[in-house]
Amino acid sequence: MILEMEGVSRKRDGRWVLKEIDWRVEKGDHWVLYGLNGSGKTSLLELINAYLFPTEGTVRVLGMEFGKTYLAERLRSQIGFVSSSVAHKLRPDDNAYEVVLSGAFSSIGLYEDTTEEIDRKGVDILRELGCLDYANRNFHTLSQGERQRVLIGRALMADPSLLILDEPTNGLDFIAREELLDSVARIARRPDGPTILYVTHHVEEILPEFNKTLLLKEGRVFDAGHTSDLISSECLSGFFGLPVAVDWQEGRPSLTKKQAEVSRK
Ligand SMILES: Nc1ncnc2c1ncn2[C@@H]1O[C@H](COP(=O)(O)OP(=O)(O)OP(=O)(O)O)[C@@H](O)[C@H]1O
Repeated sequence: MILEMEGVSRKRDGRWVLKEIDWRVEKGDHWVLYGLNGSGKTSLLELINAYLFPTEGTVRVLGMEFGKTYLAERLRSQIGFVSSSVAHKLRPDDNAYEVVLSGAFSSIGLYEDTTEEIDRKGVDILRELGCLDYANRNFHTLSQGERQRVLIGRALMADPSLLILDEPTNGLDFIAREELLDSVARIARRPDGPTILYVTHHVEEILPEFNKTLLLKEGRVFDAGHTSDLISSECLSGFFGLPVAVDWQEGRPSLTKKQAEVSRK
């Protein structure tokens, strides 16, 4: 079991931002977390990373139950987390290789001596993600697409059991987005790889490897289950409260708003 939430609700500033969440993530599945702005996705991720605690209900992540003992540091070392907030915290002078290596210690910046094994692993990861060409460049001089790959590399250094990718294609053009998604698909197909939780606003980013989806609406689970069942015209029309059409091509969905039908009596 990777993750289990039972009856989880969370209040912020006196308002419920998550309500009665039941969710189980098993090893072997890869999940999409899909929701509109303000639906509670970030709050849900903060619960998983133990930056936030439930007001009600129980959260178990990687076998650790929150609230029993303070396990946040140990837990976070087993979760690879890629988000814009991580990128903002990085030290300005570190090069791409150093950023990746720092993932071995779950640290921002490289303060500890690395071993030959860690160095080699860092190079292997840079190669796997196609980052070797810019390994020596300062992280902050890299393009958005290059940075995202480096951050994924950093997250992989600690061999996480769970890899959370929070809107990783933000700011990427079509080619950079597809290249990044190819890398994510390769990670998802690794037999010994991490369970992926991919957070997005865009159904177009849902890869065939993401077999499960959670639709989050106004802090509640609208539906959760097989991606092919949920990412359908019928289900998403209900989710948005307006008629939409989902079209699948090459195992990838796209979404269009349907025009209102006009007819004469
Ligand atoms: N620190 C906070 N204090 C109070 N309310 C908050 C806080 N952070 C988020 N919220 C509220 O919680 C609700 C859910 O926000 P959250 O950021 O979790 O949604 P989201 O799905 O990640 O949105 P987006 O896609 O826009 O990033 C929103 O109504 C938001 O205003």
